[in-house]
Amino acid sequence: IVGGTVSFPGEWPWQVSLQVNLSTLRHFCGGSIISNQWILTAAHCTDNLESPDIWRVYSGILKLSEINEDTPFFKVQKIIIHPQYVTAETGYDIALMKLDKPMNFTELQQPVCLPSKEETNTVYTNCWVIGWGYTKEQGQVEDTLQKAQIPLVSSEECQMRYKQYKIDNKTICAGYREGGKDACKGDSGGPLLCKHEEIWYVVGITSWGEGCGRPEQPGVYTKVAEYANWILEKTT
Ligand SMILES: COC(=O)Nc1ccc2c(c1)CCCCCCC[C@H](NC(=O)/C=C/c1cc(Cl)ccc1-n1cnnn1)c1nc-2c(Cl)[nH]1
Repeated sequence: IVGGTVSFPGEWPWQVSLQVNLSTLRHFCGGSIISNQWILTAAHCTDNLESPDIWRVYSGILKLSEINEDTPFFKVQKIIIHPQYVTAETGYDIALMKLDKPMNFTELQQPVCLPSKEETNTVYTNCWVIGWGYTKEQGQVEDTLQKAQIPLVSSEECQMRYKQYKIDNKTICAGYREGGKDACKGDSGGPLLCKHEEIWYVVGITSWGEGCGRPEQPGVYTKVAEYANWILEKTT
């Protein structure tokens, strides 16, 4: 996260670190707990890593340094990638990971609400992006989970900023015209959260952008409300 601040314990209890255990164990992507057995993330996170066996889901974590070989994690039983996904920039950047066993909810690990399809016309005015990603384009992952409040940007403005891409109604953009606050490398798969009538919703999934926090280059997120039916179909 560029231009963010540290989060405190229990502030974002649905945020997970998705780690890959190949030769080393490392943070790969963010993800959101949406039920006791399902994690919502970005499809691009599993590019060339579609085997569930290499993934580890760390929940209830604030600092990545809390994670070591003795830290408990959930194994992944199944990965469901949207059938129309090809690349982040062409959309459908959404995936589900089924945990090998249901998790118990606690103060530090519990689900975030999904927006409903009807909510695609809700005006969100209190939105935050969170993650352990870089704080600048040439950076490194942050130890403590970061947060930044970022305003949503209209599709029309977003399309204007990304002339060489198709920004459709299944994506949502967020950023300041002057830049300065944004997601960055290592944040993808995590949530863009909006608080509406005292309830937090995962309105977006961190997907892509041109650089991090650059002026007039907002972040592009998968619009979760547009996939409400798909998510329910796959998880119930
Ligand atoms: C110590 O462990 C680590 O350093 N881990 C570790 C650390 C970092 C990474 C990995 C591992 C690789 C994940 C591969 C799959 C994921 C590949 C793409 C992914 N993108 C993003 O997270 C965000 C993009 C992004 C999103 C928005 Cl909304 C706006 C601007 C964005 N950016 C534009 N330019 N940079 N960001 C990424 N993630 C990383 C990189 Cl490197 N790129």
